[in-house]
Amino acid sequence: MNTLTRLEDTIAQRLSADPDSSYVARLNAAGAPKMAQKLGEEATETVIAAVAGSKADLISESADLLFHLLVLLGAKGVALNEVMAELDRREGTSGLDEKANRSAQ
Ligand SMILES: N=c1c2ncn([C@@H]3O[C@H](COP(=O)(O)OP(=O)(O)OP(=O)(O)O)[C@@H](O)[C@H]3O)c2ncn1[C@@H]1O[C@H](COP(=O)(O)O)[C@@H](O)[C@H]1O
Repeated sequence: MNTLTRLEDTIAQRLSADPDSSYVARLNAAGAPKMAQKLGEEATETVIAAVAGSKADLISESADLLFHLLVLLGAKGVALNEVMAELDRREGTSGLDEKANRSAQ
């Protein structure tokens, strides 16, 4: 089991925990809009770290970003496997080719 899969399992267990003892449960109690807001904040902090921060900053903010994405996916009932399957489906198709086909339709 890799790190993201283990974290996904932990988040699934913590979603229904006591919000006084679990950050994941607290986010779940606040609802999907709050989770989405946190994800947006972490994305912005990742961007800032990439442009103006150190490598350590970028790693730390990227971890926050992935964690908050997994929390939102878990709360919305989307399994990490489903996202991986979408990436697998795209494997081998150049982003440039996909974009060109899209605008031709
Ligand atoms: N990986 C993480 C993780 N990464 C970041 N965070 C928390 O995410 C929060 C948000 O970070 P911010 O920088 O925005 O902090 P903040 O300003 O205090 O946030 P807000 O007050 O705005 O919510 C912080 O409290 C971090 O501790 C995490 N909290 C939990 N996990 C994992 O989730 C598991 C379950 O956690 P609990 O649900 O708390 O038991 C843990 O064992 C970890 O494996």
